[in-house]
Amino acid sequence: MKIIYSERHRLHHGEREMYRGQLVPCFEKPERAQFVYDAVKERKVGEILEPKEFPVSAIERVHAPRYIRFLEQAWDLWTAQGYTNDALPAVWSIRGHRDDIEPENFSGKLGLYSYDSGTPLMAGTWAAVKTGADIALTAQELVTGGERAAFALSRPPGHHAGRDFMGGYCFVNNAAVAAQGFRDHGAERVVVLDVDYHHGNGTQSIFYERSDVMFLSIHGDPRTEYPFFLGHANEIGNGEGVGYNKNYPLAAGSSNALWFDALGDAVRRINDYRADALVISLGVDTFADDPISKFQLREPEYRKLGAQLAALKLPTVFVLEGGYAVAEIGHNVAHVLQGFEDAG
Ligand SMILES: NCCCNCCCCCC(O)(O)C(F)(F)F
Ligand SMILES: [Zn+2]
Repeated sequence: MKIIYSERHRLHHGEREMYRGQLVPCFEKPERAQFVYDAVKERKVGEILEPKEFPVSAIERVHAPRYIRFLEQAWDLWTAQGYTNDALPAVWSIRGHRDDIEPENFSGKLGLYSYDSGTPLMAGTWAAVKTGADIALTAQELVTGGERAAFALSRPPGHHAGRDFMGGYCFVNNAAVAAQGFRDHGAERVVVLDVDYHHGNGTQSIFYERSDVMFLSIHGDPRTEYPFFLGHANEIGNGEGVGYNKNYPLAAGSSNALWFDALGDAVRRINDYRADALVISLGVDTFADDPISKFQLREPEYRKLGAQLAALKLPTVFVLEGGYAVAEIGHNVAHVLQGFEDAG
């Protein structure tokens, strides 16, 4: 399958994130994409292409223009006050506060458009993020054009980013941008299946009221696992979207058997939905040796995942999300993609 990649991801290299009351080095770092690139190249998974450039309006199909304007201008606003370090939020709008008025104060803006202090914004963040969305749209365009599948090797990740907020290392929701791209280019029904260890709260919230994009996610139970505040099994969609959202929260430490029971149910629902296209939020922090996550998947499971996704026989875009066992992340991603290709 074709792989879309750009060195411009390196423009985003946050220094530190707030973790258990201390500023620690960022887990989401450029080496992650480098290791994935090296592994898919070494294993000859497919041709590696640069992304095409798309208008920012393609991002605004799923993100609020006022949020995107903020992302574009944030670094200049921050440095205009004399700061040179990464920007991290420290005050947020929450229950009972208003969010219809954007504060003039930068810290207020940053808090309005974020939900955690793990997502540093720096000089090259917007450029890297825009390229990440271009990578996802290039993959979608290739698949719409007839490729069976494509892999968007993008960073930073996206599935925690909602219509108008960043968080969980995410700024623009690459998977949601790709899903909407499919919808805007002939697909009537699109599925986003999120197999990252963490619930795709951003993706869920973007499509929650819609029946044309079905969202399913297998993840660590939010009662104990990040992002904590969304991802429960009783979240089934709203309005038009009722029945088109499906969460499979699994207890930290769950067995691979449980994980694949959930995948089996998700596959059944996807088949019943008669989708025209499939977007996979491919996080490999489900890896047994991942430093911040608690599932047990290893190579055999990743190959099996790829094969089961291939059996859906849908035009498919894989979008890179999480995975923090940096040395193994590339191999784990390659195992999914090769499992998919070998089952073709
Ligand atoms: N005590 C809990 C700290 C958790 N820190 C944030 C974890 C973010 C996970 C990000 C991800 O892996 O879901 C993504 F795919 F977006 F990269
Ligand atoms: Zn994750």
